[in-house]
Amino acid sequence: MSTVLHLTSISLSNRLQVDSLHAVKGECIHLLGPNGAGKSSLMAVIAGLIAPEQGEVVLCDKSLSTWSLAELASLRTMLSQQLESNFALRVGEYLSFYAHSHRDNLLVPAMLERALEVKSFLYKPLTHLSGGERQRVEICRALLQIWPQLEIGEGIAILDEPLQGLDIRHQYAVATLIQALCAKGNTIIMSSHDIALSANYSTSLWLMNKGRIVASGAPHSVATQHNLERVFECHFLISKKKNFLEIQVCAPITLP
Ligand SMILES: Nc1ncnc2c1ncn2[C@@H]1O[C@H](COP(=O)(O)OP(=O)(O)OP(=O)(O)O)[C@@H](O)[C@H]1O
Repeated sequence: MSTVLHLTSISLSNRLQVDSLHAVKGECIHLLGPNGAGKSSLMAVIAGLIAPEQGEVVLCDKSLSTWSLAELASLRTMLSQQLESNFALRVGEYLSFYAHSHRDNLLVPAMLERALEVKSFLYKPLTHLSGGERQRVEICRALLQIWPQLEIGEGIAILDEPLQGLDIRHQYAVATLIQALCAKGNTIIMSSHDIALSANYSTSLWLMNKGRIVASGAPHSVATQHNLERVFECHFLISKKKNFLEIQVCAPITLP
């Protein structure tokens, strides 16, 4: 398996301190950690949106600082946490800026439509969508940007809380879509606050706290009671049923 991403000695003042981290081709990485742990900061550094004060990010054997924006935009995509937008653009028009086919019936590839179900609102203005519908459009937009690469299994997607605001069926549909894209050879890093879903729909977990990676590797070795209790400061009950990890918070949280 080839390494597509390698981080060494990354530091960003008061936000990140990552000694060494790598992702291999086809890996489906879920990034976990409490609020403020540094997940968005790490993803912004990996995507090349923030330059670290120290250290180096190497993407496909080339230092990220030497990639042109155009090269980067065709290989890797980034979904940031949703920002308010008042553009009354139709969904179809918005997606067509990123799509590689401009015919309405081919705008959204079937694999994306099965999970995201955005076709029914292609003619609606973005401002008329619910929060979850808007999030599905944003995931679609991010994946369309590099769709030719994703189709041949050479894409890299960095998705900051893609499941945020989605109903339960769409959460699992998107997690399944991401798994399927990784099975084709694409490399995807996504952050999540659903520990149980992430433990079962990833090939690797990166667990962060206070700007550092606390544990990384196979989900069963990272999502342990010891690691989760240390990082999230609540009690967990973890059991394994067949190949499924069941993770629950098992005691009420006491407020100080
Ligand atoms: N633009 C910024 N400038 C300076 N500090 C920032 C900036 N954005 C975030 N931070 C700080 O960096 C730390 C990490 O924030 P980050 O957004 O990466 O956390 P996160 O793990 O993504 O959190 P959440 O789960 O709440 O989304 C926090 O202490 C935050 O206050």
